[in-house]
Amino acid sequence: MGMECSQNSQMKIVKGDAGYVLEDVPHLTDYIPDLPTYPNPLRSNPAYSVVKQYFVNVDDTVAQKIVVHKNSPRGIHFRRSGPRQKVYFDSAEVHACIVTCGGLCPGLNTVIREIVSGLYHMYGVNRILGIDGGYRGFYSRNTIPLTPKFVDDIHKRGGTILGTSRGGHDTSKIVDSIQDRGINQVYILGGDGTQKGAAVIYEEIRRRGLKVAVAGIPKTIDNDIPVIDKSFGFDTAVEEAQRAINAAHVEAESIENGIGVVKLMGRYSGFIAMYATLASRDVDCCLIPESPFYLEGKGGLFEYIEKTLKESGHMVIVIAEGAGQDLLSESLQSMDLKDASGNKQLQDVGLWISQRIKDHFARQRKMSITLKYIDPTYMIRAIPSNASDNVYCTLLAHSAIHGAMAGYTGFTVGPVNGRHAFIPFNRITERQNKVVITDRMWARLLASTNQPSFQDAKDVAEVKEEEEESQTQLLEGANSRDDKPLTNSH
Ligand SMILES: Nc1ncnc2c1ncn2[C@@H]1O[C@H](COP(=O)(O)OP(=O)(O)OP(=O)(O)O)[C@@H](O)[C@H]1O
Ligand SMILES: O=P(O)(O)OC[C@H]1O[C@](O)(CO)[C@@H](O)[C@@H]1O
Ligand SMILES: [Mg+2]
Repeated sequence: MGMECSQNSQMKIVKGDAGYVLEDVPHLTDYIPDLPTYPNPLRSNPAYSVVKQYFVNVDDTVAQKIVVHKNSPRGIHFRRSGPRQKVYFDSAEVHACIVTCGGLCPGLNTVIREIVSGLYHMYGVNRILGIDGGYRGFYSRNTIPLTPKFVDDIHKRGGTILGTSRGGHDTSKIVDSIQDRGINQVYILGGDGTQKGAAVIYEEIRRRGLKVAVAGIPKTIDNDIPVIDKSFGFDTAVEEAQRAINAAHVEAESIENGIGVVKLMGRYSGFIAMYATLASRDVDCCLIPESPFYLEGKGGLFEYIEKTLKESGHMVIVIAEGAGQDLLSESLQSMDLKDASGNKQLQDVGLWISQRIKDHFARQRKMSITLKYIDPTYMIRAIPSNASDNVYCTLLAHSAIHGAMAGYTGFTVGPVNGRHAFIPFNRITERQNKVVITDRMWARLLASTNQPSFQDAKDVAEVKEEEEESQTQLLEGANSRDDKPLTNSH
């Protein structure tokens, strides 16, 4: 069977034998023909030139699904990232910029540092601008010249040295600014909203026919970006959450019927809460947005708390910020507030649940409890990245640089089954990555805490049915449910 290709501005689909599909990212030559190429300067770099097969074969791709059966189709692939023999920018011609948008996340400064030093040391690029304060900084603020010296120790600091913001995305003004400043490589760090913004910036650049490469680096402490194995900063967040869980455990354990409640981040995805719980082993109950729960009656949270206190005299509850929002809006006046980017502002579920637990035991009068509520969310978000995230951030930055230098554009970077790849924007913005509560990982959590599933058998059967249906579609090659090492059953 020959190769079959189809293409839109966001993604090129190439089909090969045995159900092989490559979801390829755009390239500058898709809309600017006859661009000159240059030998990759890494060929003469003393550190890299000794590495055998340092350059990635142009045909290398990374499989999205690695658990396969004898007759399964080969499935979806992404282009492998890494340095190419030929580049589409002369080093002296490159004028790069970096912008960070959305909420903070450990590792932002490391990615900035590694883009600057990678461009400088690997490709001899020395014109790099930092955009001040997120997307709106493109047209309303000064820029920050970035050099390896300037960024040398920023990875030891939390936050982003460039500043960030929500809202204020104006595509044509941003592209005007890119054009006016003569910028030809744009590195955009941010979450789902930011990557949607990056996709429309790329579209407008393409419409204007500019030789400007747009590379996205996905940032989300919640780990809610699909396709990639996990997001940078997530490991750091899980590790830092242990300190809060330990404190809650110490407090709870030292008093009769002590309860420690810890709120962790996770607007729509409970990964931080789930992994922090699994890592700690001191947690008796983990509540996440994907798994609805209820308070009163048989199988409810109050019954479980009473049982746990009777058995062990203390208890630790971890709750993700997006859990139980339906219950909150039933009992509190829902104001439906939105932030500047249009994200729903959540009510404080930690405070609410703590109060409900206290009220329950005050009313019930059988047991007197002492509850301590810890909200470490912003303390976790503001720390520098840990060692493993630092290495990960370096690889992400290098992937983005190699891709832009090689002329790819309209792409985001990230590991897929451990191999770094270039991924089309629409694949990572079309849906959110969530904890699958019918997967073995959530079962492991339930088994480790012994908490109720808060679901009756009928609910579980329904979810399972939906899951099975999507699995069948996957085997038929029609679905895109990920085969992700972090989130799926092993
Ligand atoms: N659909 C969209 N099109 C264009 N720009 C967008 C879109 N959604 C969000 N943006 C812009 O992207 C920036 C960041 O968005 P947002 O505040 O939602 O954070 P995020 O990138 O999703 O990160 P996080 O949710 O992890 O904090 C904002 O400046 C916002 O205006
Ligand atoms: O207070 P902010 O900046 O709106 O950010 C809070 C949100 O950002 C996130 O950390 C995602 O980046 C969410 O977990 C959280 O709800
Ligand atoms: Mg977002």
